[in-house]
Amino acid sequence: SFRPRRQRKNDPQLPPGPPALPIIGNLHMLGKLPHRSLHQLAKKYGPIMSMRLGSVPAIVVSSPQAAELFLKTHDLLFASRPMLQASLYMSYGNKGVVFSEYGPYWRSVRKLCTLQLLSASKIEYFAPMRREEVGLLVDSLKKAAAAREVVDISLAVGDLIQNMTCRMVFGEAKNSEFDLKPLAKEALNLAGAFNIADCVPFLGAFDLQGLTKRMKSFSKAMDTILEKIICEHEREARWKKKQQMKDFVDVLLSLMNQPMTSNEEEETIIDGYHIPKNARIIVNAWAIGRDPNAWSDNAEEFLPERFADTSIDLRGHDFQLLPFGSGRRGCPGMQLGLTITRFVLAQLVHCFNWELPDGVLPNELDMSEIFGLSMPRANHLVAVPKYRLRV
Ligand code: HEM
Repeated sequence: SFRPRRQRKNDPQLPPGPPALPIIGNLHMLGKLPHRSLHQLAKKYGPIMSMRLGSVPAIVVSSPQAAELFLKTHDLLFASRPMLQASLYMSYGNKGVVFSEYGPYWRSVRKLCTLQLLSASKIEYFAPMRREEVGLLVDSLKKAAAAREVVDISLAVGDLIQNMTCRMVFGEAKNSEFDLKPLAKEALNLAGAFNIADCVPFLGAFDLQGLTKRMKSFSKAMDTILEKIICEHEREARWKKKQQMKDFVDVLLSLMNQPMTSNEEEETIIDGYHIPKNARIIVNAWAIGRDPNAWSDNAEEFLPERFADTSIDLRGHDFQLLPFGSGRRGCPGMQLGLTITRFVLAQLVHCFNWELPDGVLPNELDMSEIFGLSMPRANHLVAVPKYRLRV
């Protein structure tokens, strides 16, 4: 029979969710800060909520228990990534570890990253470089402290991370021939932008937001720079052959001649709900970090010691605290990220006392965020350092 199968009374239903409009589905409900809007909606419809983003079915996960079901119990079914325009245009057609779909290609790139680039020994290898870069920042902050200057901490730490990253990846913080800073910023903006073409594909051809044009020109500029970096490394490698491998590009070039291999998601039932094939799973870590059952009703308070005396840690085993995600697609750079974050933060608070400028009180500090890949502060953090070690 060509008739579609009728839904029977006892068939699992979609999770509850807000009614969707034709064509746009629930897109109009996301607003400028989707993590907040989805959090509000989840309070009404529950921790496993179904929506439609344009023509794409989406499941929004908003509690630690629900996150565990998707990221651990059924991790394998949801280990893929959606085909987004950003990954198509900016990552050589969905290549690389971040954007590629789950399968043999992703497995081999991921293995390469964890074993060759982000291993404990590689992290250790770059320790002197990190000390040098943080030392430079501390020196410049000491000067600012002596002159009682207000420091833009967001900018200073952003520059520091960028310098460290460039030195790890291609061996130098700056190159006279190109400037990666504006390109890195554009990449973050584009990858974090909400692209309507990913939800309503037929609109893609019109490029209503101008994102496709920007992605293509980003990709072209980046490709030219990468080509330069690779050529320089190949040239140097020829006469420095016996030297130990240094940066990420050296390591990757040395692996070039090794063979690289290039899951079907299935319909499934989770917590009694029918989860459609190819549904986009949105784990709303922001909402999970405000779940009153796990965080009590003071979730909005800054309490760094909140989980200090518990067994809860941030590595992805405890689903109330998920800064690095969890499961197969969890962050492979976690150890490096933690090493850098702890080192930089420790140095900033060990060497300096910090005061807010112009008599601003801590509880008046503007903590608003903008939506994007890493949800940065809307306004930079500025403060006045006072050197505290010389007494
Ligand atoms: C404090 C710093 C960091 C935080 C909070 C962080 C957080 C995250 C999160 C939440 C994910 C997504 C996990 C998921 O989809 O379930 C992720 C993925 C990823 N992160 Fe990080 N990360 C950090 C640092 C790093 C560093 C330093 C690197 C590498 C140099 C890195 C490389 C990656 C990669 C390659 C992925 C994609 C993995 C995949 O799809 O298989 N991250 N990260």
